[in-house]
Amino acid sequence: MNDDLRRLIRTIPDYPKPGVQFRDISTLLLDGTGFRMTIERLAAAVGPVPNLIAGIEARGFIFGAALAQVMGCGLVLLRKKNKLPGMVTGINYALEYGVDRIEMHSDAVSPGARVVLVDDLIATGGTALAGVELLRSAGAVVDIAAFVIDLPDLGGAGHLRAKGVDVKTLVGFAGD
Ligand SMILES: O=P(O)(O)OC[C@H]1O[C@H](OP(=O)(O)OP(=O)(O)O)[C@H](O)[C@@H]1O
Ligand SMILES: Nc1ncnc2[nH]cnc12
Repeated sequence: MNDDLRRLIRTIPDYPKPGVQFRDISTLLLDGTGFRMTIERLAAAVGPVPNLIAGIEARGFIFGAALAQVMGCGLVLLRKKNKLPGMVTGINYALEYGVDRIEMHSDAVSPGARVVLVDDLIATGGTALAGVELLRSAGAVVDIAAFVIDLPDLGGAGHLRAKGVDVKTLVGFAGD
C-alpha cells in the first residue's frame, strides 16, 4: 500500500546513533507530487473534519499545517520546550534516541474540541502518547492520530490504540 510514497522515503542507517534506521522524509518533500499525495491520503484517512489538527514539532508541523489547510480547520502547535511565548502546559517523554518535552499554549484548546494529532512518524509512540495526554489534559477529544510512517517493530501504534486512539498510517517499515 502506498508504494509510490514508500519509494520517496530515504533510509539512512545508523543516524542519529548506531542501530537506528532513520526514515528520512526530506526526499518525499522534495517531490511535489509525493507531498501532495501524502496530504490527500492523510485527509482521506482522517475522515470528518475535526476542530483542530495538532502538529508536533518539528516534522509534524509540515504535515499538520498542510493537512489543516486542505481540511479547512485550525492548527495547534505542540512545541519543544521553551519555544512558546504565552502560558504553557507541558509534558516530558522518552524518544527512540533521547528524552524531550512538548508544550502547548494553555488556552489553545477548548474543552470538548475534536483534535486529530499529526506527525511524520510513529516509532515507540512516546511522542504521540505525550501529545495525546497533553491535549486530553486540556479537555480535547483525541480519537484519531495520523502519521505518514509507522515503525511497527517499535510498537507505538499499538500503545496509542490501547489509549483509545484510532491510528492511521500510510507507510510501514518493518523488519529492517
Ligand atoms: O514514536 P517516537 O519514538 O516518540 O518517535 C517519533 C518522533 O521522533 C521524531 O521526532 P524528533 O523528536 O526526532 O524531532 P524532530 O521532528 O524535531 O526531528 C518524529 O518526528 C516523531 O515526532
Ligand atoms: N527511525 C526513525 N527515523 C526517523 N525519525 C524517527 N523518529 C524516531 N525514530 C525515527
